Amino acid sequence: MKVLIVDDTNTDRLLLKMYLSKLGYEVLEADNGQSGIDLFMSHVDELDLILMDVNMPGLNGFDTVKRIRDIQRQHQQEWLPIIFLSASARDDDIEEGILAGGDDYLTKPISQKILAVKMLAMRRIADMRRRLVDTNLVLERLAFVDYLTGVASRRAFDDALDKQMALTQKTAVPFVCGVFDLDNFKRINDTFGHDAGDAVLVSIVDRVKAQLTEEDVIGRLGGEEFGLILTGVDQNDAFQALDTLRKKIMTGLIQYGMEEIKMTASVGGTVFVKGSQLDKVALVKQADRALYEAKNTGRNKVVCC
Ligand SMILES: Nc1nc2c(ncn2[C@@H]2O[C@H](COP(=O)(O)OP(=O)(O)OP(=O)(O)O)[C@@H](O)[C@H]2O)c(=O)[nH]1
Repeated sequence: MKVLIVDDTNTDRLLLKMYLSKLGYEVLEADNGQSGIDLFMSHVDELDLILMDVNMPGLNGFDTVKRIRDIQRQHQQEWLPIIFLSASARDDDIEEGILAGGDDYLTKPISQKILAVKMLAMRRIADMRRRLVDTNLVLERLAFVDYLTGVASRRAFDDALDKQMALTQKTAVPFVCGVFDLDNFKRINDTFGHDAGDAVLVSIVDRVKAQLTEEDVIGRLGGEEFGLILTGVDQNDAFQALDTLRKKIMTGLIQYGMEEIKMTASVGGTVFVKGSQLDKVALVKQADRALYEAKNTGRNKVVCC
């Protein structure tokens, strides 16, 4: 557990450091509010707690903490516990400290015993906070990555589309918004089982991914329908680019255990160019319309509009 002490009084700071080091904590020190903010910013990912003196020349403890909380809000950082240290702990001081963004108040001179138990309580908060950060990372991954195929989720694909549309409006580099849907996929599940269906989805995604550039995006829009962003492709090349992917999908059998499965896909696409008035929803709808035309006019084909 790493603790930042901000205190202008050398003896107080050194004493605190000695206590905390004895208890096994790593300590960073600042002797004024601004240095405290600087150290907070450069060590934000490692810090578990800040101990902040209230009475300091220049930026006092309350104002320092207000600035730290502002920075945390701006950068959407997780909560970091802060304890104020002061010789005066009147009700009004405590109120002001908590309103400034502090979590607790310790009176100077600090009792080693009280410090030890407060640190224990803060360690519990720090552990909880770390678990929260880890859980948020997992949730974020679940929200942005499709669990089966590992490609962008629908939400992440939508975000990528937003970014790509903005980039095209800025740079005039066009892109193709494509949608493909596997043909008669239900039959795969019905004939070989759901696991086989899953394996086919993974295998098809691998085939498509192998053809994409670093800037291109594939996302799972739902079931056996996928979205594509093919960057730098204009109206003249859109059909060809999508048809190459269609051919890759249908070429060769997919091995599942003893079974060999053939798969085809229908593909719809539309080109987004600088100046286009289409919003994201309308763009995907247009590609979807082309996809349904491909489905309704025989499947295993590309339709561009
Ligand atoms: N194995 C597996 N099947 C899925 C998954 N998501 C959706 N499906 C199945 O995909 C099938 C889609 O069936 P339909 O919508 O009738 O489409 P289709 O059979 O591909 O027919 P067309 O699209 O008209 O060519 C359904 O049986 C869904 O249960 C998945 O993650 N894994």
